[in-house]
Amino acid sequence: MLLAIDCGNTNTVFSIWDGEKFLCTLRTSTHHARTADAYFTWYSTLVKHYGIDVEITDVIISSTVPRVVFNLRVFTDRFFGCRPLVVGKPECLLPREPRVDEGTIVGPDRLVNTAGAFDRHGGDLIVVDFGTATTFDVVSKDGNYIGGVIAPGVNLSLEALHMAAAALPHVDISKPQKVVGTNTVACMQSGVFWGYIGLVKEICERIKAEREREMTVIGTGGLAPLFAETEALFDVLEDDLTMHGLTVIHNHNKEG
Ligand SMILES: Nc1ncnc2c1ncn2[C@@H]1O[C@H](COP(=O)(O)OP(=O)(O)O)[C@@H](O)[C@H]1O
Ligand SMILES: CC(C)(COP(=O)(O)O)[C@@H](O)C(=O)NCCC(=O)O
Ligand SMILES: [K+]
Repeated sequence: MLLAIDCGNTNTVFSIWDGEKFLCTLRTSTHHARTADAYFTWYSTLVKHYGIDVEITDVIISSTVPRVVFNLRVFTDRFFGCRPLVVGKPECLLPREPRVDEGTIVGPDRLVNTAGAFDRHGGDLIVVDFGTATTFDVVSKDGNYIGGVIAPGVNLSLEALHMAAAALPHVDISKPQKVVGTNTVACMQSGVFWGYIGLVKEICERIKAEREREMTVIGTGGLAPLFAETEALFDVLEDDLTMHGLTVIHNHNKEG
């Protein structure tokens, strides 16, 4: 049984894949100082809670935070007796190589999204992933990652306003009723919410114009549905794209 681990800058997600479906998805905040024993205590408590009794034989990790990989390797070795595949390391083969400037280290999450999206939808794609940062991953006709866009994340943008301006409070994102806010919180939500709608639309239009072709736009990440319910920003919404990509890369390495 495969344990797929997706470590973002904010959250770390574990999912167990039985070859056909994910049996469970567990989420914790990302901390580089979390030890192998702490991962196991958290993991074993939750799988027991969900009544899952499986033997993990394989582990694949994608981490945008390099420092957490060491403890995850120890966790995998100590408790499952296996060596994890780590996306971005030379020994982890990708279905298709990224085509970027020499020396560029592409975020593993973007490589994984590319593999997952190409497997499901074929080529000429834009994957918009709402994480700590909002990333646009451009996938060629043949399934290569060929570059993209990195924008400040939704929550990061709101947090930046709060951190930099003495009179601006901490605010959570939500859809404002109107564009013109009549209080501070409404003004901040309007700036980020409507600003983001514009940002996603404009960037996708410009990518399509630059590439001179139609492209399928896929929205993923926790906040994608909030934007999708207001405007038709995406052709497809997928909540498990990164996890799916991890299973695709794992299969590719098993077969290869
Ligand atoms: N369903 C949701 N509703 C509101 N905020 C969310 C939701 N899902 C994620 N977030 C927030 O979005 C930000 C990015 O989270 P996440 O997608 O886990 O990022 P990463 O993959 O970079 O760790 C975080 O601030 C998180 O709290
Ligand atoms: C852009 C990112 C910070 C996004 O990370 P996330 O929001 O998933 O935590 C990550 O993909 C990253 O560190 N990328 C390295 C630079 C690049 O992809 O070009
Ligand atoms: K992201």
